Amino acid sequence: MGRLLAQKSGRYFLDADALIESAQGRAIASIFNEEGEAYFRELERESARWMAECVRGSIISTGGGMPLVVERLHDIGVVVYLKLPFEKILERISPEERAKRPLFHDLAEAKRLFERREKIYEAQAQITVDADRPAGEIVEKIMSSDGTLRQGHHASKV
Ligand SMILES: Nc1ncnc2c1ncn2[C@@H]1O[C@H](COP(=O)(O)OP(=O)(O)OP(=O)(O)O)[C@@H](O)[C@H]1O
Ligand SMILES: O=C(O)C1=C[C@@H](O)[C@@H](O)[C@H](O)C1
Repeated sequence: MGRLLAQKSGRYFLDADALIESAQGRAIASIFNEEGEAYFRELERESARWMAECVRGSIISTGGGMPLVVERLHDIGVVVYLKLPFEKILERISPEERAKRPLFHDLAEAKRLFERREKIYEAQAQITVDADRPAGEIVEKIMSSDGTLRQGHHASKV
């Protein structure tokens, strides 16, 4: 969704998980296995500080835990919550994809985690979009909720 929104709004797209992986030279699953979750969360906080200071005019997708570990996500930019019930999320993720997500191995535990997080996602977001609809519609909703996205911002400093 972030990539599509970036294309439609003429911006660059950044994936916070991919930033951490490239800085570390290893996959998130390896960071969790080799260093533990607390270490990964510190890397997330560090990447958030960098993004707040240095990234402008871009679309960023955060990891699912970032809204919990970064107190004011809005310091980075406008926060969009793509809202979907747990069961629908599950339908969209293949077993191979789940295997890459350390906190998605145990389904019951993942559901509990999701239920605890939902309130925080709502509280951190400036825009909440029902994501149970086609991708094009989601992007339209986001763009009509944030007028600045229509302007196009490659390499902009605002
Ligand atoms: N609006 C949609 N309708 C149907 N399927 C969708 C929609 N949006 C995404 N999907 C599908 O859901 C799956 C997961 O999507 P995606 O990888 O974009 O999730 P994500 O939020 O980026 O996950 P993460 O940030 O945790 O990696 C993909 O197979 C994708 O094609
Ligand atoms: O929801 C989470 O806590 C996570 C989501 C992924 O995007 C990764 O950031 C990592 O697997 C942790």
